[in-house]
Amino acid sequence: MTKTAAFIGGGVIGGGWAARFLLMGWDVRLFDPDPEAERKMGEVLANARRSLPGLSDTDLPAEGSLTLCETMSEAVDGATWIQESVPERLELKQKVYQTLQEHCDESAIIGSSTSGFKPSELQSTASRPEQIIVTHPFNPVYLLPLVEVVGTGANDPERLDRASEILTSIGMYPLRVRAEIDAHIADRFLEAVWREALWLIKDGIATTEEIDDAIRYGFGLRWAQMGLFETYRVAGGEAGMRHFISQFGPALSWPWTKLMDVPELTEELTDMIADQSDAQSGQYSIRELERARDNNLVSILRGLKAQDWGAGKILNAQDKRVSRIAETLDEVEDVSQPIKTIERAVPLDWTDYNGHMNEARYLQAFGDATDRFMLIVGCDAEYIQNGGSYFTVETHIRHLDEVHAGQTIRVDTQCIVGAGKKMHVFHRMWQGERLLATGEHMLIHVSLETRRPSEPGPQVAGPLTTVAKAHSALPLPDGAGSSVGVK
Ligand SMILES: NC(=O)C1=CN([C@@H]2O[C@H](COP(=O)(O)OP(=O)(O)OC[C@H]3O[C@@H](n4cnc5c(N)ncnc54)[C@H](O)[C@@H]3O)[C@@H](O)[C@H]2O)C=CC1
Ligand SMILES: C[N+](C)(C)CC(=O)CC(=O)[O-]
Repeated sequence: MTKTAAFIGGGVIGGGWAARFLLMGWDVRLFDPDPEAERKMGEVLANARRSLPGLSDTDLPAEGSLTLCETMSEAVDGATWIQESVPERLELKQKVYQTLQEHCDESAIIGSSTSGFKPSELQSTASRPEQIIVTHPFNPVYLLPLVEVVGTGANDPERLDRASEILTSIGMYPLRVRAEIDAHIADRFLEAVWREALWLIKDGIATTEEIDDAIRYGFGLRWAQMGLFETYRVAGGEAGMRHFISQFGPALSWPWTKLMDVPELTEELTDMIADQSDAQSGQYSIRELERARDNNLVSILRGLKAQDWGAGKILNAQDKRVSRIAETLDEVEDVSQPIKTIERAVPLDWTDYNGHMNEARYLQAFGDATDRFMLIVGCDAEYIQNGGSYFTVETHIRHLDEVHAGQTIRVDTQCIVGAGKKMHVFHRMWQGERLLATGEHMLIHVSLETRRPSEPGPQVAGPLTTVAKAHSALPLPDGAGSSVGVK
């Protein structure tokens, strides 16, 4: 069943939310009185389309529909999820809830993107306070999984649970904040860092660029994967956290920090910061910076996925939830036909200076397809743990057409030989009906103990023979057995 979400305010954050819901298969309605709203939404969506689908190692649901609405009532009518992302002004947000609650379903969840207001402040003038919660995301919403979920005693816990379930289903990580406070958890932290950075600039100690370098070349990289406390635990050496606190704790009361005071944001200070920022990054447009940021985030997140760590673990769990590719022979719809072993979007980090998928990634995709084929015939993690596996001994790839970041590729796999130690497979890679590449691979079953060829166990030999027999009725694929040469 198609689900509908409404977005009130489609700026930096509302646009990012709308893009994420849309790419996760929801029908999206957007209300924003800005005459430029459609253009801005289109640009955010273009960025999201090139970066988000490729984060997943499996195909996402079909994209939902996007409707730009003339009125708030049209947007929220029948919506299950309503996300408010209007500017950070309490009276404006309260007025928006009053209007939208006249038109929305009582069961709908109304989430606010507010960075700083407490949910009780948002609820205080509402006709149904129990509907309103804080769902505070991070920019870019279509890539970063964190969303802080904050409620009050007025909210039924069931509504907060439902909100968390919906956010999880669109690949986010709902962090339930135990009690409402101004600026929730993450922004309390970010504001402290920001205040200290403003002092460093005002006092002429560092420029905007030097501050950014201090973060991105050092501790920012650590934070992205271990946060603060796990990082400091490691920094305490073998004696861990207790040692870290006793060694570095006293420094907190040394006169290092100005965290309690805020420098006055005078014209002069604002000009100084804006000028330094122009000198640092003025050669790029905001959209160029967004694309650089997205490229970097995708690379970092995919690195974390490979380690199944931090945000990468969240993404892997999401892939498992949404994957529609068979894992066992029983799940294969029709064994008499080549078996679908990959369906995914091309990630940003698979493309190269020619603006298309790099040749090495064709092998990666075919390698992933072979791994999935092995899983389907029973060569799973447990089988490998017990010492049996396959090694690839020969590969022939034909690159027939190009494909770009964000486009969906599909690989189907035909088993040419599956007998004894031999597994000879032929992969075809498609984009829709367009054949992009073929990969022919010979694999030999091995004992991981001796590292020598060995006969597969019955739990693999049985399913492999079934597939090989079923596929023996298929014609030999065009290009199979060919070698590199002039036509
Ligand atoms: N920009 C950021 O880094 C983050 C912002 N937030 C929060 O998200 C909310 C929105 O912030 P941004 O997207 O940055 O602001 P923005 O200025 O980019 O977007 C706000 C949008 O709301 C629209 N708008 C104004 N009045 C409206 C109304 N009555 N009905 C519908 N739309 C209306 C504006 O036309 C504009 O497009 C704020 O509460 C902010 O605290 C949360 C996380 C990060
Ligand atoms: C600057 N900000 C307070 C609006 C930032 C956030 O709320 C979260 C983010 O994306 O950094």
